Amino acid sequence: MNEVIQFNQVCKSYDRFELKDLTFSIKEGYITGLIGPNGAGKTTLIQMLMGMIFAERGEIRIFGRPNSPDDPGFKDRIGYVSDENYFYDHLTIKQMKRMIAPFFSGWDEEVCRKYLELFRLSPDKKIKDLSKGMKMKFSLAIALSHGAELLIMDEPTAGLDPVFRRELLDLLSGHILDEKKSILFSTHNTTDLDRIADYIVFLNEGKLVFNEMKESLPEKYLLVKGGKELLDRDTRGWFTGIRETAHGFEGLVSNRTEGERYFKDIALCETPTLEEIMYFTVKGNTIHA
Ligand SMILES: Nc1ncnc2c1ncn2[C@@H]1O[C@H](COP(=O)(O)OP(=O)(O)OP(=O)(O)O)[C@@H](O)[C@H]1O
Repeated sequence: MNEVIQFNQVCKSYDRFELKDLTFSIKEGYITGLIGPNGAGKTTLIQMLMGMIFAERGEIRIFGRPNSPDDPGFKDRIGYVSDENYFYDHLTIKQMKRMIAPFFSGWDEEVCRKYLELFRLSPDKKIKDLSKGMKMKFSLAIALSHGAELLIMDEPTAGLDPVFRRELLDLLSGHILDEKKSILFSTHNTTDLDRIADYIVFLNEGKLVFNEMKESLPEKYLLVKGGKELLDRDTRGWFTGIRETAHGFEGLVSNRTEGERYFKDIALCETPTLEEIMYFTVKGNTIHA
C-alpha cells in the first residue's frame, strides 16, 4: 500500500508548544481525519505539510518526495482548503478564479463552473460579500478544479450549514472512489469522521495518540461504567481517563481485552464512540463531575 504522506521524526516548537518527533504516515486512496483538541497542533501539522512553515528537524515527504512549496508538481497534485481567507476581498469570484487558474497546469474551467453552480456561488459576487461558509465553498471549488490527487483540508466543514455539510461529506466520499485520490482533513466534529473517515490520526499536545483504521478502534477501546468501589490503585492504572461522580465512575480502557477480562461481570462494558475516546484521552484521570 502506497503512502501519500510521511512524517519522520518531525519537530516544531513555539513558545509554549512542542511537536516532538512526530512520525506517522497516511495511505493513498483513503480519507484520513485529523483530530485533537484546541491547540493540539493540527493546523501546525497541515501548514508544515503545505510548506507554509518549516519543521526544525525531521522530514516530511509527499508522494514519496520531500515536500517543497517551490516544486511546481506539488501545487498541481495538492488541493488545499483552509478556513483562512487567502482571497482578495475587492475581487469577484470570477476575477479571483481567473487569477488563480494559471497557477495550475491541470485547471479545468468546466469542472470549476460545475462546482460553483453546485455550491450556489454566483461568479459576480465579491469575495468580501461572501459568508464564512461561502468562502469555504469557494476554496473547495478551487481545490477540486485542478485534478489534485491529494486534498489537504483544515476544518473544511467549519461554518457550513448541516445540509451542505452532509452534501460535502458525500462529495468527498465520491471523490476517493478513484483509488489514486486521498484526503486528509482536520475537524472537531467526530460525526464527520464517523460518516466518511477510513483512518483517524489523533493528536494531543503535539503528540501522536494514535493513527488507526477507524474500524479497528472498537476492538481496542472499552468504556467501563461502574461503582467507585471498583477503583483502587491498581485498577485506576488501566484507565486512560476516568470521570468520577458522587455515585460511580465511567472510564476509558485502551486495552479492551484486559478491560473486559476484569470488568465484564462487575461493571457495564460498552464500546466507546470516537468522541468518548477523544474526551477521556484528553482529560486523563483528573475529571470530577
Ligand atoms: N505562529 C505561532 N506563534 C506562536 N505559537 C503558535 C503559532 N502558531 C501556533 N502556535 C501555538 O501552537 C499550538 C498549536 O496550534 P495549532 O493552531 O496547530 O492547533 P490546532 O490543533 O489547529 O488548534 P485548533 O483546533 O484550536 O484550531 C497552540 O498552542 C498555538 O498557540
